[in-house]
Amino acid sequence: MAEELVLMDNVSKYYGRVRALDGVTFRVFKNEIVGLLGDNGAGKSTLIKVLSGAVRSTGGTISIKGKKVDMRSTADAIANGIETIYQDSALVTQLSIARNLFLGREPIKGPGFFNRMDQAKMEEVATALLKRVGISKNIPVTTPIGSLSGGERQAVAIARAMHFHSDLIILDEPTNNLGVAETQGVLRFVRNARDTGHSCIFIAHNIHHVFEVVDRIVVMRQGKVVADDIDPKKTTVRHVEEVITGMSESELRSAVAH
Ligand SMILES: Nc1ncnc2c1ncn2[C@@H]1O[C@H](COP(=O)(O)OP(=O)(O)OP(=O)(O)O)[C@@H](O)[C@H]1O
Repeated sequence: MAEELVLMDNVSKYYGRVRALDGVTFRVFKNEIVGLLGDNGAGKSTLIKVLSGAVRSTGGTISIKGKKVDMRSTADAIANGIETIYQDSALVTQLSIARNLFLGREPIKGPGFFNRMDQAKMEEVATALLKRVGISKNIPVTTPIGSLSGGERQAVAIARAMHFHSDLIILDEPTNNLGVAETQGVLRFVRNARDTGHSCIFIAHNIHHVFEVVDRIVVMRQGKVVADDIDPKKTTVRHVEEVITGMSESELRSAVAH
């Protein structure tokens, strides 16, 4: 039996009178990529925000590696090995790749009165990390993030999570607005992260991208988990669309026709 990394148990969240999460139980095991799917407003972002400490739940519990954790802030989540990569990746575009990798956690050169960031060390580690995450081109780590493509920026963010030993990397729409080659790159980075011992939650509106990379699919509808053990190797995109919408194939076809 795989080791349980995250257990969100009976979690609910109200925004005023809107019930965004309704008794959700959600698990992530060690070394797996979970695809989180659902229509607009299904509750995916809210679930991820609760897990990453950005939003407080109204009820329920979160356990990490079997221990109950009170996620009061994103700092709590990071301290518990959870790193969230949002679409814009929270990278500073004018700073170099190396600086972005260490943002807020820079190695210091010392001892001495003038503690300075250890630039050489950052560049050395950054170069090794880019190789590890699978950026194939030879991009110098002194390059400003602003001149990288969207896919490469995702890679830098994933590399940062890997370096700081996050157990869980949450990727919210990482392939949004990316071209075909770039998307393939991001999917490769995600697989690399899994293969080096990290778990991932992958949220994407494009079901095909999810199918290509995840080990298990969880589907949410109207604040509830309606399926939590779909094996993409044993099902079809059409079936998952039916689960997401709650419509049969013929209903889906007539909805598209109208
Ligand atoms: N800050 C907020 N205040 C009030 N209601 C909110 C807030 N955030 C989300 N909601 C509501 O909670 C429900 C779940 O929204 P959520 O953003 O979690 O869904 P989602 O599955 O991530 O959707 P999408 O795919 O469109 O991002 C929706 O009804 C939404 O309108």
